[in-house]
Amino acid sequence: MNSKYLDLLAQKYDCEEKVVTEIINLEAILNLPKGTEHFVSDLHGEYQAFQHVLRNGSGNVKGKIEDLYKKLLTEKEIKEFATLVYYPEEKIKLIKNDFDNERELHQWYTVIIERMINLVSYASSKYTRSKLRKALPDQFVYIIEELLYKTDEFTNKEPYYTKIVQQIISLGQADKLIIGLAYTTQQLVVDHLHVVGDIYDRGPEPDKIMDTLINYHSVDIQWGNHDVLWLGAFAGSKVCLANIIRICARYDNLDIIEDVYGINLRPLLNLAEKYYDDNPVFRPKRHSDEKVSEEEQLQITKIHQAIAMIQFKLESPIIKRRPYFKMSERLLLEKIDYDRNEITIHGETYPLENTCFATVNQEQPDQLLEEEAQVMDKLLFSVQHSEKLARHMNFLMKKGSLYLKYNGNLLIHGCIPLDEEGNMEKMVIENKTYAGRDLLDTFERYLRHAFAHPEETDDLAKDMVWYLWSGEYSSLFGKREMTTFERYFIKDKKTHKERKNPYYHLRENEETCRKILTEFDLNPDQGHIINGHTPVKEIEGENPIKANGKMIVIDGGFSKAYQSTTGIAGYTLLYNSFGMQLVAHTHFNSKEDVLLNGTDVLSVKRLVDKELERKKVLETNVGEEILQEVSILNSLMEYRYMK
Ligand SMILES: O=P(O)(O)OC[C@H]1O[C@](O)(COP(=O)(O)O)[C@@H](O)[C@@H]1O
Ligand SMILES: [Mn+2]
Repeated sequence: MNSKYLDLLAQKYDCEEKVVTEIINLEAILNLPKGTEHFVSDLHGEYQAFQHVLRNGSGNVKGKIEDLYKKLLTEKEIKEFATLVYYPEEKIKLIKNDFDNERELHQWYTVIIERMINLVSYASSKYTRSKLRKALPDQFVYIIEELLYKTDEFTNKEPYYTKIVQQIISLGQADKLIIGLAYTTQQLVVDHLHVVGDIYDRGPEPDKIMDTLINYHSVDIQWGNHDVLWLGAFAGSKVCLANIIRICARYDNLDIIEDVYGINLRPLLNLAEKYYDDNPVFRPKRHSDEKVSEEEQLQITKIHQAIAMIQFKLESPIIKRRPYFKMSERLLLEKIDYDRNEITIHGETYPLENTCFATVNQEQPDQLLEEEAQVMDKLLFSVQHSEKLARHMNFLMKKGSLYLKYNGNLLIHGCIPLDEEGNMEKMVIENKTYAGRDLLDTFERYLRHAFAHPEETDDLAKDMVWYLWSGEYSSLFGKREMTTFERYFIKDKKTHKERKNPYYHLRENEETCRKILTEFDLNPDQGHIINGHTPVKEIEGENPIKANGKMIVIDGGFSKAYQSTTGIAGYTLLYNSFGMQLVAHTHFNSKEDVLLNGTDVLSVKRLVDKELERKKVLETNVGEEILQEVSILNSLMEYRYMK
């Protein structure tokens, strides 16, 4: 090991004892049980439902409460206690309303603080004290530690503990302590969170999800196609930008663009008012509980058309300048017979309906009007100068990747593009051929390049981000073509179908999954592929566990818009030292419902894999890092202290 590095390290470990302590500490951690990983995907802006899953740790919180109190408390009391841990602030308020006098309230505090302390103690039993300390509420660390480590509770210290609790209550600190302990519990039951893609689009509050993730103790993200669309927009791709605005208009979420991210939509609205009118297929999908005035709906309908037409125009030059994207079938504006109002796609002619081609020049259909070009320039400027969006996008880049190898598993949002025979599909980019892992690494390089160069709008990297959204061999899209145009303007549903990559039927097959794991240098006997992106249609009997347990599909089904097709809200996955558990969620009503009725959205757990022996940190990614650290510290011992 280079002596320069060791000299630097010696500044931190400036005496023998410090090195020894750290080595002992790290070696001890290696022998602790592996921390719990929590996998979620396809959050799609559904902040409330996501919050609930985070707060209950996909059932882990209740599981711990049941372990401790199943024999001592009624089912109703367990539910109440669990709700208190999920939503402490609100639940305390509700409970307080039930008490007639101070004495009753104090009694309740005493009981609950003890239960909370027990719960934290139990939930932290597989962690070091130092890790627990980091999870404790700052202002109560000392007090909680006193309560947690009461070693001789049956002898002379008992009055001391009772006194501490009574003092907390009489000094009016009980609420704060309970709230702090509740969040500590939430943090302890999940050691690390994986978000397997699609935070953005369709739902109303992706920004709040991002803020939650930014503040979360340990998280990684595998980008979804929708996330990449937002990254692309921020990085300077106008076609990605048109897409995110179109989707926001479609789902009546333009306030995300305008109010949350502070992007001025006025120029787009002016253009929309000038060229467009009402149009049934561009009416926004309404959130069931919200009232939108007729006037506002009409405005959104116009914006929706304006931005959709800009999007279609912007696609065309990219398709032309990148022949190896093989998307010429998507040059739809050129395939329209404007006089007959028909289009010919894949050799078949269809009538067009609900068209809105007022800005289309038939001679050069992909040409933006001067006004449209200006609107896009202004929008892009505004997007790239939104501080909040910058914060969110930077975080998405920092914590994100196209795929992740973690503890022997492969995490990926969409797919590994395959041909019908199950071979890695090849794609040629600038005369070089890529496939499998190499293709994904190449995609990721382009995306990172695109993000690093926000001043470029039309270079290959930027076009590649759009390809990731909608290209045939994109590992995020995984379908032959995106039929957005057809769904707006053609009635015949057969044109709406998006044919999936063979991956989606081949992934049922164990051999295919083993091959993919091997392609990524993972052990096919031990590893799993953890996949998001496609809702599991439980209604039609689809099983989320495929290929003899090698493939686990965990579309969280958070997106309300898709719940009727799945019959269930979706799945999340837990992987602790005992193995993997798939958790099925029924749909989430509201926080209020949980608070008042204790309704929890969880149901059956299916065992995916049961470890024969409890898995230790030593056998994990973190363990590998620790081993490396130990080896470096051993070198330091030898170099500095001759031991
Ligand atoms: O239901 P919508 O909003 O029209 O979106 C449909 C589009 O969304 C996609 O399914 C992509 O979104 P997902 O990643 O959530 O599947 C496209 O394939 C499809 O064209
Ligand atoms: Mn997706």
